[in-house]
Amino acid sequence: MLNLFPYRLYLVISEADCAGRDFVRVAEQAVLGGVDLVQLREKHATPDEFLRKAERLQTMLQTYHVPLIINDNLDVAVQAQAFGIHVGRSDCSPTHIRSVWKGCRSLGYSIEQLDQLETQDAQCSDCLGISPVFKTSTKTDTVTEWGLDGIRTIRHRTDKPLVAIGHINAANTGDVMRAGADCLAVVSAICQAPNPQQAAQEIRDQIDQAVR
Ligand SMILES: Cc1ncc(COP(=O)(O)OP(=O)(O)O)c(N)n1
Ligand SMILES: Cc1ncsc1CCOP(=O)(O)O
Ligand SMILES: [Mg+2]
Repeated sequence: MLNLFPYRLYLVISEADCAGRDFVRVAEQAVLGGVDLVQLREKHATPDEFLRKAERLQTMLQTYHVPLIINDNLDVAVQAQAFGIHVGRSDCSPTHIRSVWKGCRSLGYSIEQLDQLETQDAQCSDCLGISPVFKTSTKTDTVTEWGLDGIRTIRHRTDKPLVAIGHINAANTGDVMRAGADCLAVVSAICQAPNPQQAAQEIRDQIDQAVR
């Protein structure tokens, strides 16, 4: 069967996460290290700034054929001709996005509580974010720290592609993949690394070993 979610290493990036460096250059280094999906997550930009950043990032990513996902903002996603969008429970709902954005090729939805798995929103999504797997200072307004047991529990309840996010790094990659994640989403272990390409490569190597 055609794998509609073939991605393994997912960079989630904002300008503020990149320690003063150009976020497009950091994203490019991450792609060279093995990132195969990128989400632009700008929590404090105006819609205009968000769109301009998305367009810059999109231009770079297209040269590598790496899809762009936009966090939260449906208008920016549509205007930037992104591949898709990622939303959580307090954002625009996946069912609404499906009904208005026919060109959406990847819709991600954060799972913060088990009962979300039974909802139409989860069912109409292309992948589910296990959010967060481990506590992280990058996002503190979280509900459940799922841990490895949480990944196993969710894995047993759904066939949807599972994206693990929250304090993922090269040291815990093997455990997270073996617990049942399909893809790992990373902010600081790549964006704050002195060498983002090498950091991405190290996580990618661990993923490849775990799925071999
Ligand atoms: C891949 C992925 N998974 C989870 C999240 C978190 O989304 P959300 O719960 O909407 O929180 P914010 O990112 O909007 O703060 C994500 N962005 N990406
Ligand atoms: C956006 C998001 N959603 C759940 S945890 C998280 C942040 C993950 O950041 P880091 O990889 O630095 O822990
Ligand atoms: Mg959100």
